[in-house]
Amino acid sequence: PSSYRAWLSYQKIDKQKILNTYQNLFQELSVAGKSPIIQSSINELQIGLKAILQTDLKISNSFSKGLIIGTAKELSMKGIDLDVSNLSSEGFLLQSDNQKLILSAKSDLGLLYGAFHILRLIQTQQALNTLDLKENPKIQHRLLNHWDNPGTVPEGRSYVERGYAGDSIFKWDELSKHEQRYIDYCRMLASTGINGSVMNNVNTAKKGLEGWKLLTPEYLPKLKYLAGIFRQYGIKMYISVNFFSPVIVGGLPEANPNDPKVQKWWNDKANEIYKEIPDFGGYLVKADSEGEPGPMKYGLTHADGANLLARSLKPHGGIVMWRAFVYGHKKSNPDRAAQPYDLFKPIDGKFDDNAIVQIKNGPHDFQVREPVSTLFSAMPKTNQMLELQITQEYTGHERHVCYLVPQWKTIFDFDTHAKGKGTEIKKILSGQVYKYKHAGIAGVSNIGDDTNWTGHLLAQANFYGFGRLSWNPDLSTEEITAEWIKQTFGHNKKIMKVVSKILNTSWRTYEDYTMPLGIGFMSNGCPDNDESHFRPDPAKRKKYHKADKKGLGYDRTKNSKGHSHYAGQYHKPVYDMYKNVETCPEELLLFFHHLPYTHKLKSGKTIIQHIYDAHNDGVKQVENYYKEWQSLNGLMDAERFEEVSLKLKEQIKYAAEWRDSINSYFYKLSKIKEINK
Ligand SMILES: CO[C@H]1[C@H](O)[C@@H](O)[C@H](O)O[C@@H]1C(=O)O
Repeated sequence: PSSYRAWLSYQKIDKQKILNTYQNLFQELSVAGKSPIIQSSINELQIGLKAILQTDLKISNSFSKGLIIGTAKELSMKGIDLDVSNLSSEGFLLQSDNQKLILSAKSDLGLLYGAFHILRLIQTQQALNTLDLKENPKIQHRLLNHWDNPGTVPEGRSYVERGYAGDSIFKWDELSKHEQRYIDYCRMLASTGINGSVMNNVNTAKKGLEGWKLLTPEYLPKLKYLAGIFRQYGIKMYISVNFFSPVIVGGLPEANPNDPKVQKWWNDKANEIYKEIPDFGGYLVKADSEGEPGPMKYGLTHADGANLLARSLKPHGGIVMWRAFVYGHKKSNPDRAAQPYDLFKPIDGKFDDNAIVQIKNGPHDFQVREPVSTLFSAMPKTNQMLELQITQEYTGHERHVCYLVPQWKTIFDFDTHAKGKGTEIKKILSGQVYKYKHAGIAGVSNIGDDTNWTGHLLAQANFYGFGRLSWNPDLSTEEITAEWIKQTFGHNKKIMKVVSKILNTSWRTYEDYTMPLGIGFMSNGCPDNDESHFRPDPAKRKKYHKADKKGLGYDRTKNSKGHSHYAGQYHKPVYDMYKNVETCPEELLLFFHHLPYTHKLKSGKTIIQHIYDAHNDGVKQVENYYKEWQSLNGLMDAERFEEVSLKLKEQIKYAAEWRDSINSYFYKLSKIKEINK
């Protein structure tokens, strides 16, 4: 079904004029060089062009017309000399005139990315006869992180933590049966530029989880099998490991990084893996966090822990990604938001050069709106990676439409002022600011074994958008949205208008009827199951929003003991901006300040009235989404139309529940009545 093919559905172009120009150009294909990745590129072009243009690409050897593909080295042997000096190892170039289109690169992988780019240009119906472009990915490591649990727990399922699109696609006991799905998975990743994937959940052992087993001999052949497919699409395989693996897998009495036997165990393990998977990427680790063990047990730091693993991977070219999602060390500060900085800043420069600290975008936990974590501008001597959440744990579980590309743009564009004005997160991640050996971006995957991959069809746009931004964080939301719609639904103007409006406003809408003004956590927590973080439960979240009879919000502006000094962790201009109520952006006001309900916002409304209005208007927006979606009936296949229609209908109900719960909660506390418009 088309929902499965997602943005790779390669729909036929029905405008004859456009079709003609493309058909002329794609009569034949000359390819220099041979490799599995080149083969994947040709396969993709053949599938795509056949479907879109209804022509078969004839393989030729002319190297003078039609589509011409090869690395610069190979093409120069065919007499085609190209300047590839500005290309990075994964970049590509496209040059064309009316007779030919040349795709070249320094590596085969660059050719694959270029092949997907050609298909994207055709699907968005751009002119191809005057191309002269060079593209390099701006970020080095571009990874998907799966929170998928290998094994069959609980209840015989290989479930995905915070996954809302079915169970894991990785069926470890019958991998080869699902080969086509893994190939399609790789195509989706490579088509947007993703070059790595962490196969399993960072929680590896709690409550019966079996992710730790990926390091046992039982799993090595399975990993090897999947790595063989990944390799054809330039995707490196990584796994999450448990810091206590020497004990739970290896049977040693301890996992102390200073014990030579422990180091030897990790070294041997790396040798064992690389013998089977020579291009294995490395490890991701959650340590001393939410029950996953770590080096603090031995009085050692996170750097000591990370370096133990980094040393074992180093001879093989592997990396370790060490998460900074660590909290609960209340001694430093009772405010959770402030804790990671206190723990990690002092060990800046202590990490080996093949270790990367992986930091969630905000100091809390993937809330609908958070300021950017202070750690990004605090560790100039430590490789860094940004972790985003594609799966909608706190943003509606793939049951609400909530397009996150606009949120991610605010993160990339955030100016830390770490080295003066213009030190945006995207520059730090692309290695332009500090001399990082490694830097990157990871997105917690939103895919599962549902036919449409992402549960909500429109959540495919989050998957797509993440990949595109990881390749180039300068792309605009509008560009990405338009690309996705055209490739997914075709070029119908009405579809274009309605879907882009829904997508581009949906984050703000969700924020309005759930947690506006940066208030954060308002959702239900325990019990920890598929439903948690989905519904409102403001009374249980007092320690975050601090609402009482008079006001609400968390004061994080005091740079003195006994208070949260979180805001003081930013560089001065940023600190000053957040510290003052007048200059603090209103969408983060209650994250940084505790204010009375009657405090006036720039609009002239009081905070309490703003909360009421935002919730009411947010629900109305969803009602509009539903109405507008109805106008698309008949313009796409019934399957996809109905699927989204149903989801939007349910969203109205859930949004109304949020509105009623939050508005009545604050009314009961404040006793201030809503003014009806
Ligand atoms: C994988 O565990 C997740 C957990 O499900 C999520 O609710 C929490 O907020 O974040 C954790 C983390 O990021 O480690």
